[in-house]
Amino acid sequence: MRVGVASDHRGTHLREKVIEVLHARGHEVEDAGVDGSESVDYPDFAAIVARKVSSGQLDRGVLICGTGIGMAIAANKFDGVRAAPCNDEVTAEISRRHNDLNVLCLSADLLSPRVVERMVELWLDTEFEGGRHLRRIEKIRALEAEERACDKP
Ligand SMILES: O=C(CO)[C@H](O)[C@H](O)[C@H](O)COP(=O)(O)O
Repeated sequence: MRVGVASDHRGTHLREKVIEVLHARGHEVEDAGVDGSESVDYPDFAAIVARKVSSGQLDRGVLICGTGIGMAIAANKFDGVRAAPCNDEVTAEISRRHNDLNVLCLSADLLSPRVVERMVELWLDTEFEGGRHLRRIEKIRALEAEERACDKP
């Protein structure tokens, strides 16, 4: 898969770990930064990855900030992006099975690299179950389309 990865200043170290895990599993990684520890604004980095997931240039994204929350809020502004902060192996797995999560958001402040490694592996390997969950995702897509239509003059 083509996976985009980005973080703010709080997530630089964990992003390196995530990239290592992705490479080890043979995925193509597009690293959108940020490098270093100078304070930056997470929406700028969420947008780089989420825009490409939305357009299909990337299959998935991983975004890292202090909590994962800000990255998820920003990424979900893009059509077709389903982003959420996951905090453990269970949420990482269910986010795939039930929500077809295409952008995994992680907390650099709260998660250890060891747990993140396992979470990323589960999130990569777990298939979407479809069925009733697909019906719900289609409703989310319909909401996006309705909102787009409302925006038009
Ligand atoms: O968006 C966040 C909170 O949901 C992230 O944790 C950010 O990384 C955090 O807000 C950045 O805060 P800082 O004090 O500017 O480092």
